[in-house]
Formats: sequence, C-alpha cells, structure tokens
Amino acid sequence: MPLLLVSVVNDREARQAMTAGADWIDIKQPARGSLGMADADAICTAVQAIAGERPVSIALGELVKWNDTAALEPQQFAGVARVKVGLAGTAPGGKWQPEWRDRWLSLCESLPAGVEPVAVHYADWLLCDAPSFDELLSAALTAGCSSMLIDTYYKSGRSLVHHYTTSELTELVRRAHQSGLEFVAAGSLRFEHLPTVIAAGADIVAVRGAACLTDDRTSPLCAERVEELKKFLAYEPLSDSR
Ligand SMILES: O=C[C@H](O)COP(=O)(O)O
Repeated sequence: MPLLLVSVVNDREARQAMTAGADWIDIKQPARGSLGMADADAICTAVQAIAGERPVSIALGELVKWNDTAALEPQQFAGVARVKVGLAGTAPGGKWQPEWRDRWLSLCESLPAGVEPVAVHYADWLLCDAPSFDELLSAALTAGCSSMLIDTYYKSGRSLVHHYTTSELTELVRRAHQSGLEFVAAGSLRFEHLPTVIAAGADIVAVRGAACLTDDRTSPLCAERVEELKKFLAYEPLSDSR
C-alpha cells in the first residue's frame, strides 16, 4: 500500500497531519505555487514540531526563480530528508533551455550531505515548458536521486490522471522502479483518483488540496480528511481465495 505524504504550511498543520496518520510531512507554501517555498522560520518551526517522528521534505519553488540569496543556510536543512524544485519554464522554449539540466544538477550538488533532491516531473509539462519524463529520469539518475515525483504545475482543476491515462502512469511507475527510483504521485489528486494511482503502483501518494478543509489547497488542513485519506490508502481488500 502506498504511503501518504501531506503538505503542510506550518508547525500546527505538521502536528495535525502526523496525528491523523500522514507518513511523510512536506513543508511548503501553496499560495506561492505548486512547489511554493515556505518562509525559513515556518520551515524551521515545522521541522521542530515533527521532531524526527516523520521523514520531511520541503519545497524550494521553481528553478527559474531560484537565486542563491533565496537559499537556506545549511543548518536550516537540519531534519530535512528531501527537497523539491520545480522545472517549469526551463524547456523546451524556457529561459535556460538547454542549460536547465546543468543548473538543476548544480543545485542538487550544493545540498548538504544527507539531503536528497527529488526529481520533479510536471504532468502538464507541455503547458508549463518543463522537461519531459524521459529527460527528468535521465537527470535524476545523474543526480543520484532515489525518488521521482510527478505533480502538476497548474492547480486549476486538472489532476494528474487527466494528463496521464492509467496505463501511461503504470508504465512511468514501471520505468522509475526499473531505474531504482521510488515513485511519488501528486497533482490535485482527490479521493476518486486514488484507485488509479494505487493500481499504477505509486509508492507514495502526495496531497495538499484533498487534505484541506475545502479542495482549495490554500485553505487550512483538515485532520479528518487526512485520516480518511490514510484509511483509504491502508485498506487492503480481502483476497478472493475462498
Ligand atoms: O507534494 C504534493 C503537492 O503538495 C500536491 O498538492 P495538491 O494535492 O494540491 O496538488
């Protein structure tokens, strides 16, 4: 059964998500975009609240907006296992095309020891000028990533399963696994999409909107919804071996 990753904006939501059963805690500021970065103090207090009880990832925004002055100090990565940077606007007609790969790899190399980059492929890559799955997979292997996330850049109602069919998703999971990468599925996923991503073989299901009070991902986290998501993912049908 896939693990549940829940994105939170602060320490209060981090505690709520853990109590409600989230396996991974992801810290971000959804009002700043798909992979919007939270303020450094919000990251710090959330990591303190998590206190090592769950693995933690943080979102660092988009590579095209990244600059070194926005970087966190090495000590601010304490307690963080993985970081995510989006690649919208980098290819094929994007700002740094074709340099996105070198720039992303160099950001990955600059991470403190013990902090791993997550290779993020946007399912709506054609709409947001991001690299294809193949390009990302190749870069992920060069960077030594152990996981790949598929998310959506635009949060306007179309989810991951609108961009990839079940068989396409299954093939992407197979290829990630074949390369030794864990597969994290995200992108405006709702309850009704979970059977598809489970069937495709995702290792982790990552949500923000579906875990909020309303489906608006900028609304507050709702502990009951996190509990329901966890229950759904933990459900294992009885085998039909009567
Ligand atoms: O890491 C995953 C994202 O936070 C997913 O957000 P979303 O469910 O609102 O698309």
